[in-house]
Amino acid sequence: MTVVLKLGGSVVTEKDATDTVDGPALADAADAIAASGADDLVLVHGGGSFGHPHAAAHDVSRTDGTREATAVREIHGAMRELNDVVCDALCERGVPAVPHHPHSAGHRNADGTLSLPTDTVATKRDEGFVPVLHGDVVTHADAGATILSGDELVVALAAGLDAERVGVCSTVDGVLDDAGTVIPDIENYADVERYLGGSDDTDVTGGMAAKVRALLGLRAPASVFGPDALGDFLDGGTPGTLVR
Ligand SMILES: Nc1ncnc2c1ncn2[C@@H]1O[C@H](COP(=O)(O)OP(=O)(O)OP(=O)(O)O)[C@@H](O)[C@H]1O
Ligand SMILES: C=C(C)CCOP(=O)(O)O
Repeated sequence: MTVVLKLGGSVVTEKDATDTVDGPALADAADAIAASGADDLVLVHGGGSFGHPHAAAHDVSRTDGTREATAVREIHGAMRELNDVVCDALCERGVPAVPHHPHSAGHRNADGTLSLPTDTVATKRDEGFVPVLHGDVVTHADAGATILSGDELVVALAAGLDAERVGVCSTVDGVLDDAGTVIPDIENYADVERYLGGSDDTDVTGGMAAKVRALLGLRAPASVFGPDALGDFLDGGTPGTLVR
């Protein structure tokens, strides 16, 4: 049973300090993943203070591209650095984490649709590895290179690997209404659109609104929850908000 799990960049980094890992939060997340003993896990992590400030500095978003190789290398390089730290934290705890870099694996077509073959990811999973992908900068036909969010990756992986369950761990306990209460279920974007905003920090990919919109397109149910609920999710629970 394949589980696709995204660790938000806002969880594993200090999102208001450029290129800074949140060591204790990453350690807690890696502990929870190691303790779960989950098989068939495919991980994704977001950009946090590694991806977003570099993307913003070069005015690159999911739709605005760059043709500057230095910009592409800077954004991708920051994400590789974060990916190394995440894989290290997992491997130190016995989780067989290996990198899978979307910049080299996928691209966008001219209309912005993502093309990301998942057979290599599936083979890594089938051979007992835990592939760790990340938000990245990818080549975009007629636009140079644009940002690919971890949330888009979650959707592509869940569909391509026919995942049974999807989890998105962010810093919030779920999708919140205007009273700050976790909305237990979302089935329709229009029902919750008025509550959804971007991110509190530099974020070129759209915060919670883009997350919910992307997850609603999935066959598998997706849970949005906070770091304290990671163990519960990995044990089969549905903490936070269930998007389906
Ligand atoms: N209705 C809402 N409920 C919960 N969070 C919301 C809502 N509207 C906006 N947000 C914002 O969305 C943020 C979560 O999205 P964000 O993209 O920052 O998280 P992430 O995926 O963990 O990080 P990253 O994009 O770096 O991977 C929250 O921290 C909050 O600031
Ligand atoms: C900004 C970059 C490079 C990645 C964005 O991924 P996200 O944090 O999942 O939206």
